[in-house]
Formats: sequence, structure tokens, C-alpha cells
Amino acid sequence: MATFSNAPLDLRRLLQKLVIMFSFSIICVSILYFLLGCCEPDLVDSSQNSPLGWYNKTVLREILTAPDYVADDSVDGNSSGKDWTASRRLPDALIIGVKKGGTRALLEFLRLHPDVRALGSEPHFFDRHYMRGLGWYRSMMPKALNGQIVMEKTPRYFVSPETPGRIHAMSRDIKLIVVVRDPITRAISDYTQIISKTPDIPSFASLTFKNRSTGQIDSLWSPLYIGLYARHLERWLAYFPLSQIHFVHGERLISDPAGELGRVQDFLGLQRIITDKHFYFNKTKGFPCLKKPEGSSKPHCLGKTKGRTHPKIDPEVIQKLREFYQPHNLKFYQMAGMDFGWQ
Ligand SMILES: Nc1ncnc2c1ncn2[C@@H]1O[C@H](COP(=O)(O)OS(=O)(=O)O)[C@@H](OP(=O)(O)O)[C@H]1O
Repeated sequence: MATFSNAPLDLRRLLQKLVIMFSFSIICVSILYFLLGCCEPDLVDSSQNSPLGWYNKTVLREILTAPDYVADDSVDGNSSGKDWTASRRLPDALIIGVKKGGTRALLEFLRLHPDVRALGSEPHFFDRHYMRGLGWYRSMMPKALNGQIVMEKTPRYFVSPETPGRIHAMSRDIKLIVVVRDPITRAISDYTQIISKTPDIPSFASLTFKNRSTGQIDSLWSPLYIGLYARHLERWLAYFPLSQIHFVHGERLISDPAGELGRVQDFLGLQRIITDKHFYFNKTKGFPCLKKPEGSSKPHCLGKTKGRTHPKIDPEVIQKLREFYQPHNLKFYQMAGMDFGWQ
């Protein structure tokens, strides 16, 4: 009968149609997926809607999932419920130094402010990873709403010669913050960190002098070189007016954190929200701590690597360093327009 003899032919046609429809729908879905830019709207900014957009996303995804470069989303909590309008932007302000000045404390305190969005880790973009490009740098930033200030801190920027020009090329209006501390205690703090990692290095005294008997200081030894603030500041003033640089008094950040934070908030154009009521002095640690850090209801002090006990340094060495730093400090006070009172 005709019906039976045509059956395999009908089945084949039906199968062919199904295969064509299935292939067509796969192609349509792929085109849609490609055109809509996949599913990661916050990984790449809208300026990358180019044919290279997908490639950039793929490369970025690889970078972002590399263990040491995961974007810090831990701070997204303080804008919860609003994140759908937030985006990753280049920073409006930077804490550029100095190493061991109290930069972590400042950043953690500033994060209490609802209008501050700060990256928790140090991206080292302008000194180490500049070749990765601004797209990479932006992707590191926490998401922020319009009106919020995006920040990061990398203390090495202050002493890295190529950094001021590179930052200026990104933004000539950026606000720069430097936490400065007596260069001698800063150097001892730096040395304390070095011996915690490499306990076998020579003593502070022997590294301080090129020649102990003549008393000649080795100003190129990194812990001492970083403290030549005037020399470093000169490079920044070649690109930025002094009004764009705010100096935080490192010693006062410990004795009066609310006072220093008040001035930083003014400088950033923020409402003074971080006040005395956010801090308490922890006697055991010997430093101010937060009553309620961001995203937590428990009091919190900085970790063990902040506020270490320093080794005892021979007073004679300290005296030599005082004499060495004095002219540099005076020059720095003049340039900064502020006397920091280091003797
Ligand atoms: N509230 C609070 N708690 C703990 N520590 C505080 C605080 N405020 C300032 N400091 C001082 O910060 C010093 C470390 O500076 P940085 O955070 O800039 O160090 S780093 O460059 O990021 O390694 C650190 O240096 P050391 O005392 O030598 O450890 C502290 O003196």
C-alpha cells in the first residue's frame, strides 16, 4: 500500500526539517548572545562596544580570575540595593603614599563613608602594571554610584618616578592624598617589616651608614630614601598644583583619627560623616580601632602587621638621622605649606 511504502520518505523529510530548525535556532541564539554582549555588563565599560568587545571580555575574564588580581567586590556591600545602577569607574582620588605612613588605616577609616568606594587591595597599576591598560585598571575598581568617590591606595606611587606623569595622563583633576610620618620612625617601621620577612639581614644601624666611622648616611637605602619627602614631592608638583594634594599627618592619624578624617573628608568634598563616634582607643593594641567597621557590627582593629613593635635603635644612630633629615624636612614643610613638627 502507498501509505506504507512512503513512510520512510516522510520520516526522513520530517527529520531534515527538524535538523534545519534546530540549526537555525542555534544560529539565532548565538547571534543574539554575541550582539547583546553576553552576560557580564559590569566587567567591561560601555566604551568597549566595539567588535573587539568580546575579545576584551575574554582577556579580562582571564586576568580577573588570576589569583592575585581578583577585583575587590567585598566593598560592594555599602551600596546594597542600589548596585544595579552602579558601574566600575576610574578613581577620583588616590592615596599615593607613603609606605608605612598609615595608609591602610586611612583607607579602612574612609571606607566607613557611604560615598566612598575603595579598592581593598593595592593594584600597583601606575608603577607595575601600567602596560595592562586603563581598561584593566578600571575593571579592578569596585562598582560605584554616581556621586560616590572611587579610590585606591598604593603607597609606592609616591616614590615611583614615572607615576605622576602617568596619573596626570589619566586625570589632571584627580585628588591625591599622602600620609606622611616622621621619616625616622617610618624607616624603622619599614625595617621592622623587612626583618619580619628576612630575619637574617644586617642591623638597622649598619644599613643606615655607608661608613659608620665617618657617619656618612646611605640615603639610597630604600627605608631612608623613601623619607626624602621633599625630593619626591618635587616630581608631583611638576604635574599637579599643591591644592590637589592633601597631606595627612601620620602621627595625628593615631592620636586624633577623627580630626584627620575630618580634613580628608573636606578635601574630598564629602560630608563629614566619619567622626569621633566611629573610633575607640584599644589599649592592648595601642592604636585607634573602629567601633563598627564597614559591613560589620563588631569592633575592629587593623591586623597584626599594622602597629608592630619596633626594634630598639641606638640613640646615637637616631641623632645622626635627625641631623640628616632636618634640611629635607624643612624643605618639605615649605613645599607642603605645613609644619609637621618632626624634630
Ligand atoms: N589605627 C591604626 N592601627 C594600626 N596601625 C596604624 C593605625 N594608624 C596608623 N597606623 C600606622 O600604620 C603603619 C602602617 O602603615 P601603612 O598601612 O601605610 O603600611 S603599608 O605601607 O601599607 O605597609 C603602622 O606602622 P607600624 O607601627 O610600624 O606597624 C602604624 O604605625
